[in-house]
Amino acid sequence: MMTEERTLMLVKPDGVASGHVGDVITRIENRRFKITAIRTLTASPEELRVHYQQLVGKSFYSGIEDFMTSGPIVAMIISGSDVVESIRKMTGPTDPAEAPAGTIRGDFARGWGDGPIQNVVHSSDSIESAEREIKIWFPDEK
Ligand SMILES: Nc1ncnc2c1ncn2[C@@H]1O[C@H](COP(=O)(O)OP(=O)(O)OP(=O)(O)O)[C@@H](O)[C@H]1O
Repeated sequence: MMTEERTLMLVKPDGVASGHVGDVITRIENRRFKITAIRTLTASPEELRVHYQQLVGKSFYSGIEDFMTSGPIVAMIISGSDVVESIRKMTGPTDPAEAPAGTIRGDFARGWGDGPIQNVVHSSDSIESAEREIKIWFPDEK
């Protein structure tokens, strides 16, 4: 049985700067998922270190930090049946050059190659990650 669950999506600075917030929201709503919270913010290095805790030690982490703090992002809580896996599929693979047409990254990412991967959105990879990440970006949510 499919259970109601929630996930976290971030429209990253490249997605906001290139004007794809509306496209991303439309895709979510077209799939009948509900956006139950949304906010625009500029991430702090401290918040990002918690969010990307598994990547903090990597050589490319400083590039991720510079990129993710370079401009506003839009954070959303999305609810629905099987939403974590569905939104991951809609997001597409990490590297936009490998992301198929029809995925958010495949359709909207502009830049890849050297430097941090600018791939338009983040989405939680499990129910546990989603609940952990929601606390970071929506500290007042239950
Ligand atoms: N080898 C790398 N070089 C540069 N940037 C990277 C690299 N690997 C990951 N990143 C950046 O860090 C982010 C998080 O990496 P992760 O492995 O969690 O991928 P993901 O789950 O597809 O992405 P996200 O967590 O943003 O949804 C990537 O989206 C990308 O922006």
